[in-house]
Amino acid sequence: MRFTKMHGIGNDYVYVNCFAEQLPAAPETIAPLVSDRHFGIGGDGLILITPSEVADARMRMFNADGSESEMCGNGLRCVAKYVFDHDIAKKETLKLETGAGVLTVQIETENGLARQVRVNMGQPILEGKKIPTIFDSNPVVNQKIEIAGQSFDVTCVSMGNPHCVIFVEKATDELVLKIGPQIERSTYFPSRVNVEFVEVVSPNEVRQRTWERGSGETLACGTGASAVCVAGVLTGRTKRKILNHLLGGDLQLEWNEADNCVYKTGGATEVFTGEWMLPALLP
Ligand SMILES: N[C@@H](CCC[C@H](N)C(=O)O)C(=O)O
Repeated sequence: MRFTKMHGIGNDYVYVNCFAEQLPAAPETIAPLVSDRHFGIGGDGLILITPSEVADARMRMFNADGSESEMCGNGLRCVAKYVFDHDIAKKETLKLETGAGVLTVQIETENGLARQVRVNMGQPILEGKKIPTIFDSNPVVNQKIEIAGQSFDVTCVSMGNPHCVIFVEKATDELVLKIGPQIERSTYFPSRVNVEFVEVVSPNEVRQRTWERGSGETLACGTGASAVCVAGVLTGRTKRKILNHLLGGDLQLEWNEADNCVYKTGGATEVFTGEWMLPALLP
């Protein structure tokens, strides 16, 4: 199976161009195998770039555990770069189909290649039941949850996929690696959840670490950064335009007042291409 390894500020996936390639097995089976950093290619999951009936291309995203997510913010910038650089659609404004609908991306080029990508991530979903959470409120802001005998104030946002944002003094390993997975699988979130631990630097700047549903801690999460931008405004901590420092790099975010959409800007990088040789492991 031919693949391309790409990352968006360190959130790395194995990408397959399904305009040209047929998968040797179901993506749910392939994702854990290729994601393995010792026995596979290595990555946070698998992303398929497929033809679309309603857009220039479609993204399907699978976490390292094989579960499919509706959306991937860093993945979508890389899909845009791939579609542009590999001539699937040579347009600086692209329409890309995702599980969260058709999204528009703007590409900024350098020497004829996509360098920076601005994504209209769409409008956040704030209704508790739709995110989904067990909470009835709309929005779910500073809601108390109990995990491992501790109480946390959480603000929940869906950017097509569910996020639980917690503002903290310090995003420690204890919080991200011990509490993160317990929140992901807690009964508060019927579809599991991505968890963001956020330090506010100033009203214009935050630092984020993410425990991702289905993949564990990653160096960055684009939908998570978008959810953090919304949660910062909802809790009165930050302005509508922020710079978010993630472990793998920075993203610029804006929750636009006029159209209620979140705009996310950041880089996308192609690392290498290769051929995966392990169909013998497949059932
Ligand atoms: N890293 C991604 C999000 C990937 C999906 C997530 N783990 C989920 O299950 O919803 C991003 O950049 O948004």
